[in-house]
Amino acid sequence: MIIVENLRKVFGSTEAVKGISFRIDNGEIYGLLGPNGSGKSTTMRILAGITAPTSGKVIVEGIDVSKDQLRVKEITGYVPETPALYESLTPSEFFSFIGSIRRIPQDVLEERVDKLVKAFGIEEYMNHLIGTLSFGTRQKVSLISALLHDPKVLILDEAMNGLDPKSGRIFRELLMEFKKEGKVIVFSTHILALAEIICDRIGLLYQGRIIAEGTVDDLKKLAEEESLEDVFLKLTQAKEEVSLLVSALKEAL
Ligand SMILES: Nc1ncnc2c1ncn2[C@@H]1O[C@H](COP(=O)(O)OP(=O)(O)OP(=O)(O)O)[C@@H](O)[C@H]1O
Repeated sequence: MIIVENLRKVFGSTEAVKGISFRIDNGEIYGLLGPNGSGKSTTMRILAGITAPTSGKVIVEGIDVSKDQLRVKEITGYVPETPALYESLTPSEFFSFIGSIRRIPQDVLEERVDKLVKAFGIEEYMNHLIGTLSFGTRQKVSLISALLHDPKVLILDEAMNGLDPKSGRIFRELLMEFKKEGKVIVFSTHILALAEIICDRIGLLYQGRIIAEGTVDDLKKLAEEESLEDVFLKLTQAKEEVSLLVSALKEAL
């Protein structure tokens, strides 16, 4: 379970997260949605034990992130928006490296690497330098590396970016398995159709605050809109702006 209470994060003069609260149960996929700069990645980095909160309480599977970031990192698989991979290693070397720092027994590591590499179809790239791989293949390497220690918590920041339809489907099926196992999953995306299919509940962030929370149906009722895209645009006050901008564009073209 993840418990977030009154979380704030300040960077210099920027208040990126302005006192947000939410809870995520085991076996639940919670979508963090919001416009660019609304605080999704900052929140996710705090949940993953990477960035310290300025104030507020964040408890991840009973661990207070302000007291034990290391333990949070141990039980969490984090896929950052921009993967930080070692360009001069091959995926094979990178996975061995992850296995050693995560202290995963060799036989367990080999079995997991084998299954995940086959599932995402990157066998042929295992001995190529990561720096030479395509965007989507690098994303698959990042995803696999986050799953190798069988984490209880998954923090997935736009993790499906660049995945082709087959890998996207495989990843979605994997997420459903993880749900059954009772993992806690936090998922951000700008692809609202994907959020609609995957997320059990959604927290809509706008300018560092959660302005709406609930199932997709709850949000549609709340905003009196038919699609999640219209809900998003209405609640983030972008709907009228979009029509004005589109009219201006049409006139200009
Ligand atoms: N390390 C940092 N130093 C200073 N400001 C930061 C830092 N990280 C984030 N910010 C600021 O915090 C705000 C929220 O950024 P964040 O990356 O969390 O947004 P986001 O919702 O993930 O955006 P996007 O959809 O574009 O990925 C932005 O104003 C951003 O410039």
